[in-house]
Amino acid sequence: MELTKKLLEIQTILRTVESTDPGQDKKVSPLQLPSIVVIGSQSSGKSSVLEAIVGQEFLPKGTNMVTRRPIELTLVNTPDSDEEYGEFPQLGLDRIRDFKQIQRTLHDLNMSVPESECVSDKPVELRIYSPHVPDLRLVDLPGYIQVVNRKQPPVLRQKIRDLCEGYLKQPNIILAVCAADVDLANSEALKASRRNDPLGMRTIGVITKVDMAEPDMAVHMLTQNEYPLHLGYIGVVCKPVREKAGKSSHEIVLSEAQYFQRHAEFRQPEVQVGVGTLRRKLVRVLEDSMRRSMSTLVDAVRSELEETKYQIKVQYNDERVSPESYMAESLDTLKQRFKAFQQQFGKPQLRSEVQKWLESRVMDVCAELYWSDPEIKQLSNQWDEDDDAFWDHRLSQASALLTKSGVGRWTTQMVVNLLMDSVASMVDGEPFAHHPETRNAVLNFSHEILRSKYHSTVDQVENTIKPFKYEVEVEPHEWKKALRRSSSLIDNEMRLCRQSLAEIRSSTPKKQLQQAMQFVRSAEKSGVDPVGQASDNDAVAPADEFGYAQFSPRLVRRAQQALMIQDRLTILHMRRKALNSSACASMDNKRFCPEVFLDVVAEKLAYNAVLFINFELLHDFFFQFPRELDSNLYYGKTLEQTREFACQNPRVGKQLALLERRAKLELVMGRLRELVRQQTAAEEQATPLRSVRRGGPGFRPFNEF
Ligand SMILES: Nc1nc2c(ncn2[C@@H]2O[C@H](COP(=O)(O)OP(=O)(O)OP(=O)(O)O)[C@@H](O)[C@H]2O)c(=O)[nH]1
Repeated sequence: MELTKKLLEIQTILRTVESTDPGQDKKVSPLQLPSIVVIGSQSSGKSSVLEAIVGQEFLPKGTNMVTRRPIELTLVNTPDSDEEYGEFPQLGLDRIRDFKQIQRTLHDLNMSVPESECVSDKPVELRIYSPHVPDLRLVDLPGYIQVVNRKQPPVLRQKIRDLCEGYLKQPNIILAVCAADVDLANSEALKASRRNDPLGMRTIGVITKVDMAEPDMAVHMLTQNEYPLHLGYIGVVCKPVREKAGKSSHEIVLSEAQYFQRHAEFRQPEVQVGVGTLRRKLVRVLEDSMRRSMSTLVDAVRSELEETKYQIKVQYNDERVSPESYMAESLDTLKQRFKAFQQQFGKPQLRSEVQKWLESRVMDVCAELYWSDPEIKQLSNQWDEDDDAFWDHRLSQASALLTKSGVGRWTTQMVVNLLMDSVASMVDGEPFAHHPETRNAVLNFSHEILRSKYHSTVDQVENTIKPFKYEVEVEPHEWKKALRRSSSLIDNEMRLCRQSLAEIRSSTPKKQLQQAMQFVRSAEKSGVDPVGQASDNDAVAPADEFGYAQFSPRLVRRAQQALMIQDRLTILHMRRKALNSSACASMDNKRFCPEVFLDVVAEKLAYNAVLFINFELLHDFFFQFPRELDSNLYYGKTLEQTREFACQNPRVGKQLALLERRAKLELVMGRLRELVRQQTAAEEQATPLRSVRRGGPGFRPFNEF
């Protein structure tokens, strides 16, 4: 039936199943099958026994406490293969054929426990596959310290005891290793075994270094009744023995078998000796123990499975998810967001954005070249033909400021920023908030697509607007439209000014502000810097000897701002009236209506810029984005990477863990059912009368599992 082998396979799966109970100690989890736990004092010969069982030297050696972590060793018998190799599943190291390499890795893993901690309860998992090993599961533990010294203080002694104690619980089998040259009464291994297995039902005593005791003494140890163990004692010799050949001084080297053969004392039927005997015993005892643990395991797996199913139902309403489906769904969400953006951001929206930007530039240019000029009153009220040349020149200056200020660069950059902001908002929030790397990858490739098109778009836009740098021809209908737009732009500008003024007024006491504004006006008239005249205090000081109140710099600055806005409002009113007048109704007087003319220019620039930004940049971006998304984030992803992505989302990670857990438990349950069925059939075949006991106490029909 190969019960042990099959159960060890099951155990390998179960080891990857975390208990639903977070407080559950993994070493004694109900999902664990029995292991053989090797304990003994330091240098009692534990490693030598394990190596003799495996038939390979693979354990770290040294005087510097080289076993600092439990080594959980699974031996897998591979009768159909000649290969012998080891694996460290935790490290992903497969098929290491060189046992020296295994020894070095174990040494490094042990030495990774800092000296300050001395020992760690984090086990090292090692599997050895060989046609020469039996199917077994053993745990090698740090040796008990017998005599404390400066290097090995009492705290370490206690730490080792605690660590071992965790492994000595039911249903594990204890392999208590005692050296033949040490009195059994002092054996730490037997003491620990008695604490955890008082009746000695699951402890095997191993007397090592039998060659170091007189044969009759060794036989006495193996057969004594002072420390009785139900599974008995087995004597082993794990090193070649040098002995005198008869009476001559000549030495011969004996193997274990030769040694026991040579000494008749060991040939008594009740004396168990030899690594072979030990191996057979371990196989039998482990198999018996596994068989006995099976029904407990079935119960534990069933209850874990039910609990897992319940959690899936309660927490996730039995919703199905896989790493692949989650990833595909996340990318679909992004694609849909992108599509929605693409649909609502066509040429008209692009044009509106570019025009908005250019119109704000128009307002800036007007403010710089017209509204801040003291001559503006003249332009607005008393047109004088003598001034035509002056205002013509000013208008071409203003037009140049608009057309030659790098429209290609600014508009392209503006659209790039807008696209990048839109992409950023697409990857903000669920589900990408859980995937910062993916979010960055999306931003990076978006940036890359736009960057690759940036310069050619800028050049194309600049080329296309070149003619407007020299002359702008205006059609009457264009003028009319621009007049409407510029009027509303000025209205908007006035609205903003009123808003700012209201904000200043609401945050400053009225009287103080008025006084401060008067103060600033008269200071400016006298050519004095009002802020320089302000008091150092933040509060308003009493009137000084000249009759002026002293004002804080903050208040003076507010007053300056308020006056500036008031002046701007006056000018804007004037300009609004001018645009309403008959003079601005036609483009003949464009020199006197710069806001309208510049708006026509802005409209033309926007039209042409949009043509190329749309063609060069936007089209390409809309085409490339979904493809880059697939190639960067979807195709070529390994299962592991997809899983890692899904698990970054804690909710999905938890759900996947539960689903995986259910799948593993169902797999294990299926295998256990099959084993139970075979087991029942084998037992019935061996003892047909047993079927008579059907329904009797302790019997569990198969369909119960
Ligand atoms: N004569 C003799 N020496 C042995 C025998 N088995 C082991 N030794 C020696 O005893 C010493 C300790 O053996 P180990 O197998 O390293 O003992 P250990 O219990 O694993 O030691 P720690 O890992 O330090 O706790 C080594 O020098 C071995 O060569 C044996 O059967 N006969």
